[in-house]
This record gives sequence, structure tokens and C-alpha cells, in this order.
Amino acid sequence: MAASGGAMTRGEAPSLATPAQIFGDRASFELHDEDVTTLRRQFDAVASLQNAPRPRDTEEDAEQQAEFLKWQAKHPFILDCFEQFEAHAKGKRVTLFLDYDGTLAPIVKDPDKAYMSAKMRAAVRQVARVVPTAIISGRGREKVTGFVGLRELFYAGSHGLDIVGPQINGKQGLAFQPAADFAPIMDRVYLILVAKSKDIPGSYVEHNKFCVSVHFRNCPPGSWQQVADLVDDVLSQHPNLHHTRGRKVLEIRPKVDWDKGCALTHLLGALGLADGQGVLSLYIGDDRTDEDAFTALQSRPHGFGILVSCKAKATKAAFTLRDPEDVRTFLERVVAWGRGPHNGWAQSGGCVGWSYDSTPLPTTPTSPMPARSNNLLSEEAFERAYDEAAQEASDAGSPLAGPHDSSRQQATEAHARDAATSARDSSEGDDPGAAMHSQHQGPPAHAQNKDKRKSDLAQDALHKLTGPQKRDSFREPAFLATPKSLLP
Ligand SMILES: O=P(O)(O)OC[C@H]1O[C@H](O[C@H]2O[C@H](CO)[C@@H](O)[C@H](O)[C@H]2O)[C@H](O)[C@@H](O)[C@@H]1O
Repeated sequence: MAASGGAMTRGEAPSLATPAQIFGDRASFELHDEDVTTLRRQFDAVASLQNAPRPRDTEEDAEQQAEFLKWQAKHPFILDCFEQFEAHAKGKRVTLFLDYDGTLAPIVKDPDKAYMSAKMRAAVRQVARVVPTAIISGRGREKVTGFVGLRELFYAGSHGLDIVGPQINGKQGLAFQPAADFAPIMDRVYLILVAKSKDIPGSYVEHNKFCVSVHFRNCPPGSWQQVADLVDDVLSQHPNLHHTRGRKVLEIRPKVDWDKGCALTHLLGALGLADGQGVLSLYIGDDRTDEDAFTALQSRPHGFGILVSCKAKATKAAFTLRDPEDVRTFLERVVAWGRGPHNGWAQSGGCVGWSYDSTPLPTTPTSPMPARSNNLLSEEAFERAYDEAAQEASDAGSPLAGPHDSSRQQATEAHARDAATSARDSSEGDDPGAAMHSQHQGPPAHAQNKDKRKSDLAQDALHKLTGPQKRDSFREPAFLATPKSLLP
């Protein structure tokens, strides 16, 4: 039988078999297996013709595909060779650093709506329980903290220029702001940019505390140059600032010798892991500023970067993932690995390095969490501890301090108690961020922060009563002693 519809190059017209070619002089039209194969091939050939790119693009496509494969051979897709991670990580204390936009959350048009999924949040929370995990983002720290909504992590905002650890008993655990003096300049530059960009359609200026981002994703290409000129103009008036380029964004930053790589090294120092012996550090990111972190990892004894990209691009990362969904899969695999016998943190007493919640590592994924003693607290004991925490916060001039008007205070306290209860309850489930994100995936960051402040205050009260075992097992980072002069 004359077969047709065989292997075809994309864009090439298929030569179709006629019924006579398929059925020959057979008396019956009953289909034989090979007929079905032939028909299926024909169907595929027609379908591929319909979907085929125009012939002009075919060559470009093939070139891009070849380039991508060549690139991937140099920077393998880590989910295809997870055993390489396992081999590197065996018995080591893994530390994990994550970028936010384009890594944990997909790139979207509106920077204020770059929410991460509940599944991603659960994966990040779980991974932070098996290996110390930090977020290093170009966003303002408070904003990225609001998006991620997890207490177990360290957060570095403004491309690492603003590092703060979790609050411990009402006190800020750690703070490092190497460009603190620039805060007023950045405020001024932000206002100038907002005023001057108002006539550039689609532009958006975002204040990220020690960086100011000028977005042009939603500008027509014809006005991109206007955005670039505006940034140049502002920089020419501020010689102590410079800019970096991200994904359809220009980011104005202080001229200080500090980047995401420095932040990563600094955070490792906090864990007493500066020499890197027996430590494997990973950084996952998608953008140019993440390259500084990939580079920093190259000079450590063990560590590598993972670039999130579905296009070939120059990178210092050793491995690749294509998109945030892949990142989540990778994190879930690290969680499964981390619960096994080869996690170096488990061998050295559990992952309590940066983890606010020092619940011991479960030995199997299904082992139940120990009951929390605070479930047994009387309402009265809770109230007393709450008042003390509120008083302490107020004495310290903390933004956690509630209003002093008594009726408002009662309302706030009632709200905070609810928040504490739901935070406590949800911390026993799969996702403690759920308390903040239970209704939908992304309440505005300022609303989250407000609720979070209340919840923090109530949590502090709870820790007063239930904290001893938590406090004892929380290893305070070495750089709590950061010189005060570096802080605003
Ligand atoms: O270091 P990152 O956490 O990746 O932050 C870098 C910048 O990310 C955000 O902008 C990018 O994501 C937006 C939301 O998907 C998108 O609209 C924008 O075009 C991207 O450039 C963020 O808004 C910036 O402030 C960060 O500096």
C-alpha cells in the first residue's frame, strides 16, 4: 500500500493518500490497523499544516529551537536531573534564596497584582521548614512580605538593601540597611518621577523604599524612549544614584556597593555559614539583577543558581526552570528530599536557622504536628500576656502599639485575638499564610500588613506564654549585632 503522510517538516504541504491508495482493490472497506495508522498520519499532517508557522518564520523558529537546546545543554533543566541536586545536597545544610517576581509569581501587567498562588505559598512554607529560606526581591520589603505572607522566612527588599528578619517577642530580629541614608533622596526622586511621568501613557512609578522602579510594560513602544530619557534626566540631577534594567522596568538605585549577591552572602553570615563548609546554597531567580546572586554563588565552595526562563539568555546560573510552576514543582521536590535522611539540617538538630517556627522536622510527610500548649491557655492568661505585649510595644514606640482610646483599643484587641486564633489555627494546617489569604489570593498589601500587625501583636502575647521552648530553640542570627549606625 502506498503510504503517505509520513515525516514532514513543519510548514511543508502534506501529500495526502487517496482512498484508493489506502484501500487498494480490497472488497470490503473494513479498516485494518495500518489503515488507521495512515489516516491518523494524514490527520496529524493536516493539523500540523493548519498550525504551522508561516514559511518565513519556520527558519527563525528552527534556529531559536536549536539555540535553546544548545543553551539548555549548558544549563540543564533541573527537574530532568534532580538527582544532580540530590548528589550535591547529600548530608549538606541547604540554604535557599528566592526572588519574587517572575520566580514565585508570574509576570503580570499590574505590579500591584503580582500575587503568588496558594499552592506556591504552601510550597514555600513547607520548604522553609526543611531548609532555611529567604526572599531577596527588588520590591520594597514590606510589599514583598505582604505578597508572600509567611512568617517563616527572612526578607530582603530593595534588591537586598533592606534586610529584616522575623519579629521575635515584639522585637525586630535583625536589620541591615546599607543605604539607609538614601531614604529621603529616594522619596524625593519618587515624587519627581511621578510628577514628570504623568504624561507618559501607561508608565507607572513604584516606590520600593531604597529603589524606585519606573515601569514601561504598559507603555506603547513609541514612548519607551521617553521613559528612558526621563530616568536619564533624573539621574543627571542625582550623581549618587544609578539605574539597572529589569523586565520592562528601569530601577533607580543608590550608588552603593551592594546587590542581591551581597545580601545573599550577608544572610549566610547570619547563620554562621560564611565559610560554606558542608553548606549548599541555591538561588532561584529570573532577571538580570539575580545574576549578581548567581555570581556570588560561583565563588562559594558549594552552591549554584537556577535561572527561571523559557528563552536562551546569558546567565551565570548552572541550571534552569521555565516558569513559576516549575519553581513550585522544584520546591515540592526539595521538600520531599528535605524530609528524608540526607538533609544536613536534620542531622544537626533540625532546620531552626532562619525559621521563626521551630517545630521539629516531621520524620515522615504524614506525621501529625505536636499539639500546641497554647490551646490550653485560659482566656485570662491570654489577656494578661496580650496587655503586656501591647505595653512593651507601646513603650518601645513600636508601630505594633495599638490606639490608646479604650473603646478602640478593645475593638483592636478583640480583632487581634481573632487574628491570633486564626494564625494559630492555620499554623497547624498546611498554610499559615491562609489566615491572611483565606478569602482570595491577593488582598492589597497594605490591608495584609495592617492585619499582620494586629496578628503580630497577638502572636507576641501568645509567645510570652508559650514561647520558652520556641525562644530556646530559635538560634538568633549572629548579625543581630549590626552596628546601629547603619540603621536609620
Ligand atoms: O527582584 P524581583 O522580586 O523579581 O523584583 C523585580 C521587579 O519586579 C516587579 O516588576 C516586574 O513584575 C511586575 C509584575 O509581574 C511586572 O508588571 C513588571 O513589568 C516586572 O518588571 C516589581 O514591580 C518591581 O518593582 C521589581 O523591582
